[in-house]
Amino acid sequence: MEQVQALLQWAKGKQVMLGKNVNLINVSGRGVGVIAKRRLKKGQTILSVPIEAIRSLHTVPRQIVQSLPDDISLHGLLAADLALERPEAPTIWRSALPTLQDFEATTPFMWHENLQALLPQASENLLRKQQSRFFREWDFVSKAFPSIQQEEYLCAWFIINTRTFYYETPEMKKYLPDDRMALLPVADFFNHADQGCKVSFSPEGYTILSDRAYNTGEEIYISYGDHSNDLLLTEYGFILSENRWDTFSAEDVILSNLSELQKAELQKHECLGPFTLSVDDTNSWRGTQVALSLKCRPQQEWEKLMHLEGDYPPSLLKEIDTVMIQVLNELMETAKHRLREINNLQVGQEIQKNILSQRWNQICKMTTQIIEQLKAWLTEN
Ligand SMILES: C[S@@+](CC[C@H](N)C(=O)[O-])C[C@H]1O[C@@H](n2cnc3c(N)ncnc32)[C@H](O)[C@@H]1O
Repeated sequence: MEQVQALLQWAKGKQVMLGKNVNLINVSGRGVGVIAKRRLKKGQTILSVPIEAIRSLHTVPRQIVQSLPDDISLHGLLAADLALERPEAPTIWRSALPTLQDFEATTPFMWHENLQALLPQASENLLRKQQSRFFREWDFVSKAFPSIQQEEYLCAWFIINTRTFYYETPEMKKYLPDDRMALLPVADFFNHADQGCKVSFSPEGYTILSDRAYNTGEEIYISYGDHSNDLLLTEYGFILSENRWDTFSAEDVILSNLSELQKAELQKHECLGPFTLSVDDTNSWRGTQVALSLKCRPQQEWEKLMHLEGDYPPSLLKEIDTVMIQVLNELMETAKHRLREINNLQVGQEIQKNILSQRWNQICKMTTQIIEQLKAWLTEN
C-alpha cells in the first residue's frame, strides 16, 4: 500500500482528485479497491482525472510510434511504451501497477495448457483470440525493440488490457472502438461490479460520481461493461458470484448434435452460432432453437420455417424444446466431467483450479435453470 499512497500524492500534483470521503485499501480477493471512508450521498464526486494526467496515443514518444508498423493496435503501442520504461528505476506511477506475478495466478493466458484445455467454450474462444492478438503485437514489438523481454511485454500488455478506459479524440478514430483507450492514474483502482458508479468523459477529463448512497467502509465499484463471467475470467482474471450479465455457450454440444450437412445449411443462413444462452433472456435461446429445429424438420420444411414471421407453431416448439433439454443435459455431463478432470489435474495452482471449478459450477446452475424453465413450459403446454 506504500506505493499506492505515494501514487495518490503524486497524482494530487497532477490535479487527480480523490473525494475526501474516499480511500484506496486492500480488499480481500480483489487487490486494491476504492472504499467509502464516510457515508456518501448519491451523485457525489468520487474521483476526477484531468486529461493532462492520462496516458494515451498523445503521450507515446514519437520515436516509439515511428519504430512500429502503422497497423499495430493502440493496445500494442501503449504496452510497448510501458515496457520500455526503465524497469530498474520505475516511476511512482509504474511502481503502483501490477507485476507479471500478480497476473500469473488468475489470468488464463498464463495458465498451464492442460488447465486452459478445461476452460468453458466461451472462455476458450476468447483466449484463442487474445493469444493471436498478443503474439501479433509481440512480433512487431520484438523486432522493433529487441531489448524488451517477452515477459516484460506480456506484463505491460495485460496492464493495458485490464486497466484502461474508453478514450476518444479525432486522432483515435483510426483505431477500432475497443482499442480507443487511455490509462487513468488512480481511476484504475476501481474494481468491477455488474452495476456501478458512472464514469463520464469530457474534453477536460473524466469524473466518477457515486451511483447511490454508500455506507462507511463499503466498496465503491464501477462497471467495466455488461460482461459475462467467461469474459471477465479471460480478460480480467476473476468471476463474479452474482452477475446479471452472465451467459454461457452451448456451441460444443449443439454442433456435436448436428451433421455436416445441417451445419452447412445453418452456415448458409448465417445461423451457425453464436449459441450463447442467458437464464433471464429467453430471446437469447432463439439461435439455439433455430439450429435445433433442423433436427426436428426436414431441410425444405425447415427453410420455409426460417421465413416464418413470429413464433414457431406450439407443436414444433415442443419438439425443439425437448431436443434442447437433451442437449443441455449433455452440457451438464460435460461440465461434471470437466469438474472431475480439474480435480484430478496434476498441474496448475489451487487458485486457478478453484476459479475454473467455480465457473463450471455456475454453468451447471444456469443450465439447470434453463432446463427447469423448458420443462415447466412443456408441462403447461
Ligand atoms: C482496473 S484493476 C482494479 C484494481 C485492482 N484491484 C488492483 O489491485 O490494482 C482490474 C483488476 O482488478 C481485479 N478485480 C476487479 N474487479 C474485481 C472483482 N469484482 N473481483 C475480483 N477481482 C477484481 C482483477 O484482477 C482485475 O484484472
